[in-house]
Amino acid sequence: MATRTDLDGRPIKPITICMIGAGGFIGSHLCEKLMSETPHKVLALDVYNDKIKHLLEPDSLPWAGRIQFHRLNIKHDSRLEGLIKMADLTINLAAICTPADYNTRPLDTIYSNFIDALPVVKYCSENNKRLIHFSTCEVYGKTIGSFLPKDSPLRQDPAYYVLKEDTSPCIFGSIEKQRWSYACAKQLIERLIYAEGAENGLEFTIVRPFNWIGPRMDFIPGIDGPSEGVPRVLACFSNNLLRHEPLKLVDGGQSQRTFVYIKDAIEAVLLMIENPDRANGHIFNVGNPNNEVTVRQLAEMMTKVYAKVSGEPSLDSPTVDISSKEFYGEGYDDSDKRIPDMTIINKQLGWNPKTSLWDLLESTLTYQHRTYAEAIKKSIAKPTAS
Ligand SMILES: NC(=O)c1ccc[n+]([C@@H]2O[C@H](COP(=O)([O-])OP(=O)(O)OC[C@H]3O[C@@H](n4cnc5c(N)ncnc54)[C@H](O)[C@@H]3O)[C@@H](O)[C@H]2O)c1
Ligand SMILES: O=c1ccn([C@@H]2O[C@H](COP(=O)(O)OP(=O)(O)O[C@H]3OC[C@](O)(CO)[C@H]3O)[C@@H](O)[C@H]2O)c(=O)[nH]1
Repeated sequence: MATRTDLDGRPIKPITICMIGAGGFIGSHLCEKLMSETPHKVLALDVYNDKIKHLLEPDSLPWAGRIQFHRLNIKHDSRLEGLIKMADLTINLAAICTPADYNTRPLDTIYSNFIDALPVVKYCSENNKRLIHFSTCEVYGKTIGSFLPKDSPLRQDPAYYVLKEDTSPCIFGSIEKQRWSYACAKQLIERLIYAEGAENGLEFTIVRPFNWIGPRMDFIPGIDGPSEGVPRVLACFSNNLLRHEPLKLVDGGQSQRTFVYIKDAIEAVLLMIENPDRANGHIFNVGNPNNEVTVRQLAEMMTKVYAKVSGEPSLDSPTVDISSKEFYGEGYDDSDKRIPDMTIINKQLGWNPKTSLWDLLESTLTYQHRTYAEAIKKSIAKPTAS
């Protein structure tokens, strides 16, 4: 492997990374990138490893010896501090991060996103280890513009909706809207990390992902996840398409999101890993402001793309409306619009996303079809036990 250089032309020394939550969607892509393109070592910590099995076995893989899986739950495992001490950098991805859980399992959500992250921050701070912590775009909550009258021309002014790391406020709903349990826990852990940096010199970077999507995201209910489980929108819509069911639009699908391809986003994380002088002390939005759609538009695009990649015609009525109360239960609320400001990540790391929404949906839905279509056919054909 040729010597890698950082953004300032200096050679990059191989490091050891303690990656917590390495077995999840983002972790699996980050491990893949680190193994195939860098000399770094990864201590991969998670309760599951299904999504990184292809990197762990067989022993003959070119990166064998550079990735080591440790099955552990950070809630209660005394090995955690030792593993953080063995590494130069800790990346914390572990979290409950599916909106269906925020209002139905608020305690688990708050514990997972705040309490369980505390020892990670403490061990990094006490042992002078660098930390990259995964937060979320949800810390912005709702836009300022969403509180303006519907016909106000100010709603078109970016000052009222573009989300900036250093100036936008965090606007959540009332306490009974338990949807915000996740955003609030993430906000508090961000504040704690920031304070550790200010008072105790912790070297940290905070990442705020804006709807990263791609292969291996979440699960398909009844195939590789619980039949009653509700994953994030990409997997919900993929599941509907694979089963030839209409896609469910929560409250009419009017909310807006920007989606970024996981492979683009991982490039940004690698720049953070390999350019500590430029990344330390910063909070970065990582998203694609050019890929904005309403959820209804996303459903329409996914329907078209799935018909193309599967060769199967779409339904005459491809979508159906459903209330958020019926879909998510009591206490759900939503972010209206999420456009990331890219100034800081551009200035510090020169990163820009590349992949259009059409292209990323095509590669992702090709993967979904190839991975799940047969299994779904079989599960539908199988008579259910009476
Ligand atoms: N995917 C996105 O677009 C997105 C957007 C905003 C924020 N994030 C944040 O990025 C991080 C990773 O997200 P993801 O999409 O990969 O989610 P994911 O659910 O696929 O991955 C999280 C991983 O953490 C593991 N984990 C959870 N609790 C654990 C514990 N106590 N001990 C050990 N492992 C544990 C899970 O098993 C899972 O493999 C999360 O912190 C999430 O809040 C992701
Ligand atoms: O079948 C469905 C599922 C969802 N929706 C609506 O789609 C919007 C997006 O939903 P989702 O991707 O599940 O999650 P959010 O974007 O709301 O939240 C995530 O953002 C980042 C992260 O922190 C981690 O990924 C997480 O909290 C939403 O409006 C749903 O109501 C639908 O219409 N139909």
